[in-house]
Amino acid sequence: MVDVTRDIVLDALKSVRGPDLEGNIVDLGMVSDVFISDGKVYFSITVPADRAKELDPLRAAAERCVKDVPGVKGAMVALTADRKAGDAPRPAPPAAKASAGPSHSSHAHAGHSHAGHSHGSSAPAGGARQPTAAQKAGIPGVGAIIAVASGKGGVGKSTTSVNLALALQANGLKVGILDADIYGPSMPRLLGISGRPQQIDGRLIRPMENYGLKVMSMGFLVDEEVAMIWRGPMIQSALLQMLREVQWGDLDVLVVDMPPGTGDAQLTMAQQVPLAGAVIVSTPQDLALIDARKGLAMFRKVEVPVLGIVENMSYFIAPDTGHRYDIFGHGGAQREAERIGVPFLGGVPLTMGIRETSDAGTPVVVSDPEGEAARIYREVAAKVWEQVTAKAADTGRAPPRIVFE
Ligand SMILES: Nc1ncnc2c1ncn2[C@@H]1O[C@H](COP(=O)(O)OP(=O)(O)OP(=O)(O)O)[C@@H](O)[C@H]1O
Repeated sequence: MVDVTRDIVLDALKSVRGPDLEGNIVDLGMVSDVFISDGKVYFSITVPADRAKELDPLRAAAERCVKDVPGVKGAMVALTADRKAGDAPRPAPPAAKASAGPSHSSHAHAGHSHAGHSHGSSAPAGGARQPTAAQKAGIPGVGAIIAVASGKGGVGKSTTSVNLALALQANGLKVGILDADIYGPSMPRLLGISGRPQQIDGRLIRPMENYGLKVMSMGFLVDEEVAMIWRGPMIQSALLQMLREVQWGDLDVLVVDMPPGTGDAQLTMAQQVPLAGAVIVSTPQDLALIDARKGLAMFRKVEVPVLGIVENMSYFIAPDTGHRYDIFGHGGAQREAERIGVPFLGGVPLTMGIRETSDAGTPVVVSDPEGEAARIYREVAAKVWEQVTAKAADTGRAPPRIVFE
């Protein structure tokens, strides 16, 4: 097997003509740094913002060209607008960009060829509205996509995502989970999955599977050190690829474990994917609640319905006596939810069981399905699904097929 190097990739890319068929994209300085990990090649191509949409074939040509290089197992190419190769990451906070809509010039990613249908990032300039969920390209076979988000890290978002996914499944739905936390993927550990997903027909990726859940995570594809140096457009491209180039099959619901915060990944999801809604995870502490509000505001700005708030580590259950202690000022999230008018989806206690089963790759909903924690997660899941069904009815989209007894 030939070892692929940056020089080999750049040499191959010299055969790709620039826009208007002048020169080649390498000599024109349009190609970013090239990252190679395990035979997969990642880079972006800088194009004028106003031509991003029109130049998608250039992106596709570059991707094909690299895929044909011997030893290359895959290529992921993103278009970046208005930036020179090798520039520092964009300084502007992505959260601020949400209000400007997807059309501002310095941020016009053309997305991915399979993102198709070119909604969102390529919207016309001049205050264009966000596409509504119904207008955005869905994922074939996937009924509803739910984002699980938090304003800050460490509040138990991933623990909540995985148990929520398993609880939705326990309630009778077909469920997948996408770990979009590119900088700190946790699904491989939480679900005890290792190894790499296989490609089918050289194009679609077959998701990994455990406990009946279809699972995709950046952690299966890319070393963490590589992901750490990715810039916005590459993250977006990777996310879109994980959504659209994975053979999810028939799913009632895809749960997306978002990275913490209100950055690029959230915006991509919200802008390009028809999210049925977002679940916000918060702890009772005031600070986390303030951050949760930021998350709420972001989803509202991009017109993604907020399905509700889950209060995690809501109270403590003593392992010896089973007594409950409201040591964290329990109830903060519920009050906050009521105040801002979003549904309260439930409180999950802080228990050793939840922590230990997460660490062991056997989430509590599957390892102790009769236990109190599993019951609480199933209740949360039922409320989430109620909201999804209600929101779908509100927006006139086809209601999900399955109804709880
Ligand atoms: N209800 C709970 N009871 C006990 N431990 C919990 C609970 N929820 C989460 N934890 C533990 O808290 C830690 C952080 O949880 P988790 O990784 O899910 O948070 P996160 O918000 O996704 O964090 P990050 O932002 O780092 O991805 C983990 O060790 C997890 O096992």
